Amino acid sequence: MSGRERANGLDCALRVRRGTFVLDVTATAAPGEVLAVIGANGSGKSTFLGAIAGTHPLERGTVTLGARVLCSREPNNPSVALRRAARRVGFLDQRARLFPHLSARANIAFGPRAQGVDRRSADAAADDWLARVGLSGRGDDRPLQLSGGQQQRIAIARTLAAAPELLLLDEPFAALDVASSAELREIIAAEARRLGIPVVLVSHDPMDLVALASRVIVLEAGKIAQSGTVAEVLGSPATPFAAAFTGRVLLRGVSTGTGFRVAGSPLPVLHGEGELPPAAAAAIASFDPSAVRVSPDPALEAVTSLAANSWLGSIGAVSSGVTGIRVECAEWPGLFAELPVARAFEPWVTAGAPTRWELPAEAVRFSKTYGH
Ligand SMILES: Nc1ncnc2c1ncn2[C@@H]1O[C@H](COP(=O)(O)OP(=O)(O)OP(=O)(O)O)[C@@H](O)[C@H]1O
Repeated sequence: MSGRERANGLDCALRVRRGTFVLDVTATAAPGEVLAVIGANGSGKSTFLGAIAGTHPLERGTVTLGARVLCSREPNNPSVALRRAARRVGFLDQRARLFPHLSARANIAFGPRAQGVDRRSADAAADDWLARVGLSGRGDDRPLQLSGGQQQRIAIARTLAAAPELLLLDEPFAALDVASSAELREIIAAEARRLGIPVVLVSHDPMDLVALASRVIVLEAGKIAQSGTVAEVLGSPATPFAAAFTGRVLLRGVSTGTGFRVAGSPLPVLHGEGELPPAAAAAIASFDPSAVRVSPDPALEAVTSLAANSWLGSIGAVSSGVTGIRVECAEWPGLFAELPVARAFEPWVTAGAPTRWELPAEAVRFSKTYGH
């Protein structure tokens, strides 16, 4: 990395108009911080990224990166709109968009070469990037010889090799399987920290927020409907979208090496799939509450764990959920199931009822915590 000062935060207060749609957003992202942006389809997430990147002109407002003004349109002041290349903003969405006729190495070296770096240095730096994204030795491969996840790693390397001062990510993991998304999350978290650049991440996956981001803004019809730390927004969603978005159960606990444990829960170990850190490190488990099977168990005498991922407990509270009836487990705070609405009328679905809980391991996803 150059010795250039990188401690530059993003600061924007902007208004963008697209037809009758108006985006009105004020947001900041500190150096090394991942700011997540969530919202329903059409709420303005891509427009927000486009305004920062320079594809959508401002109607009003200013976007700065450290001391640099990327664009500004304020009354009584001269307007500024840096060319996209001059903004030094990296952008990545779910398609890798690699040059198909160039090798992986040449794809990564493309930005530095365009910035005037000589071929040998650019290729050497590209080989370093290949190592960083876990693809050492694949530099001569063409994109079509690589899997989707590998292509996306090359795309990350290519974006970061151009030394951006801000990284914009528009659902970069959406087209990838669980394992590849977890690997890419880890690469992005590590690089954002190492480079100390702000990152703005648009995502539809709560796991991205919990694993990567420290703060989140929720957009609704072009306006910020809620903002706060990830814990605040996921813990107390303020809009129907945020509630639906957080419809998955998210548990914070520790890895046991082969499973996951939450202090005070009836299960010594929860089994699942995904990326677990080494034993004793902080981890997250998430699952769809409708995957939890709850059934009446009149034999309940004490809270005991049964077979793997199965325990006896009692119903803590019953309320309306996102997709059905939400049933909380009294012995495991934060854990709830959602039953189909039709089951709400079964007599045992009531607070205090003795029940058997089963959570299929294939429904449980593990992740490390990265940024915080
Ligand atoms: N080409 C266009 N011309 C006019 N209006 C547009 C155009 N593209 C988008 N819009 C408007 O801008 C709004 C915001 O679109 P945007 O793509 O930013 O939303 P989004 O939150 O990124 O949605 P998605 O999750 O579907 O990608 C849309 O609701 C639409 O009304």
